Amino acid sequence: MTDAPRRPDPIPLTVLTGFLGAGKTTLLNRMLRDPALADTVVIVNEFGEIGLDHLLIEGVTEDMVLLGAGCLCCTVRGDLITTLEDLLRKRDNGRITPFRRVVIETTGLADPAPILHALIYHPYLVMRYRLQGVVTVVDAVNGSATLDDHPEAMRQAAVADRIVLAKADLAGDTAALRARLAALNPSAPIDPPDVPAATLLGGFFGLDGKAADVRAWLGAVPETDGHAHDVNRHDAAIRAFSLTSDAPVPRPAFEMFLDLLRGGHGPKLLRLKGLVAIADDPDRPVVVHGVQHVVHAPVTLPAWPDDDRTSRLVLIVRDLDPAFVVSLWDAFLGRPRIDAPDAAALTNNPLAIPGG
Ligand SMILES: Nc1nc2c(ncn2[C@@H]2O[C@H](COP(=O)(O)OP(=O)(O)OP(=O)(O)O)[C@@H](O)[C@H]2O)c(=O)[nH]1
Repeated sequence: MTDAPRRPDPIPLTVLTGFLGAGKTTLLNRMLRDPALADTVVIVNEFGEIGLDHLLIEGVTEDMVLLGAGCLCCTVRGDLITTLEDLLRKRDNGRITPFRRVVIETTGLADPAPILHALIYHPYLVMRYRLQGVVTVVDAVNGSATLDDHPEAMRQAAVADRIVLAKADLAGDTAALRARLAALNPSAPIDPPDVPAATLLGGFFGLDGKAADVRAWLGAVPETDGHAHDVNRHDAAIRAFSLTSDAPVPRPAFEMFLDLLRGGHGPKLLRLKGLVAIADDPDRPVVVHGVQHVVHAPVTLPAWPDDDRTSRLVLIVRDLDPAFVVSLWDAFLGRPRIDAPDAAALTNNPLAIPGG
């Protein structure tokens, strides 16, 4: 009897986003000089536009070349999915260096959500690549005005796992912008552009075996009581909050909660991340993350990262009342509330769900 061929380990993939001119290419060029990024494929996603970005990445003279540091670089003029599949085929056939990491640099005007959806949804890509996280570059000089004027810049900051504040050397005091970014997305650390590549692209949620990263990835977002907190008035529509549970969560209740949230309010759910104890296997928590109506299949960790066994979900929403989400969570956890329907009432008649 022969052993079934072992499925190769998924290749970590990072999405690098940020508004036009924020400093993405500069950051990437600097990171590519770091030995930690050897054997990285960089995909510059220009969505069919004729762009110049690929010419600006040092050493790139054609669509696909081998860089000095062992990095491959290519420009996507067509379909990102086709490119990712094509890279795998070439890697499997030994036609290119067996790259160990992929970075996708998006165009400055991109809403990163569709890219993340493609990476989360595609049945083959999801087996071979693992979305490690989203890095968003924010320009310290223009960042505030850009957030005011461009909703896509706001979305880029809201979905980030880490934010890089570029051009702080030109900007003077960045405290107000930092506070604004922290209010939009409290769980994303804000790094300077000279942050080590390994920190920036490291295991965001322990899927590379570093389980201790999970708590850092979730970050410190205050638990919500459903009441409004003081946020910048421009950004009031975007809210970050967390839900917790000390008791393990029954699997059907958890799945139904996620289904109702993304089915009824997906477009308002900018980002969801969580570490949750499931009642039928409480020693092995699951990690979930999602963007809008797409929630990545939960990944089971071999153990808890530390002694804290509190289940925790972090949500960043737009135009959705956190109090509604809290009442849904409470209903599925069986926490009685006089002013809200219980789980049975919600699942018997999901169309009747209020909110938003
Ligand atoms: N002083 C300073 N300049 C920077 C910094 N980061 C980027 N720049 C400059 O800002 C300009 C735009 O940087 P890019 O890296 O091309 O920005 P980008 O986000 O890739 O731009 P697009 O691809 O056009 O969206 C360039 O002139 C960079 O040299 C920084 O931290 N400090």
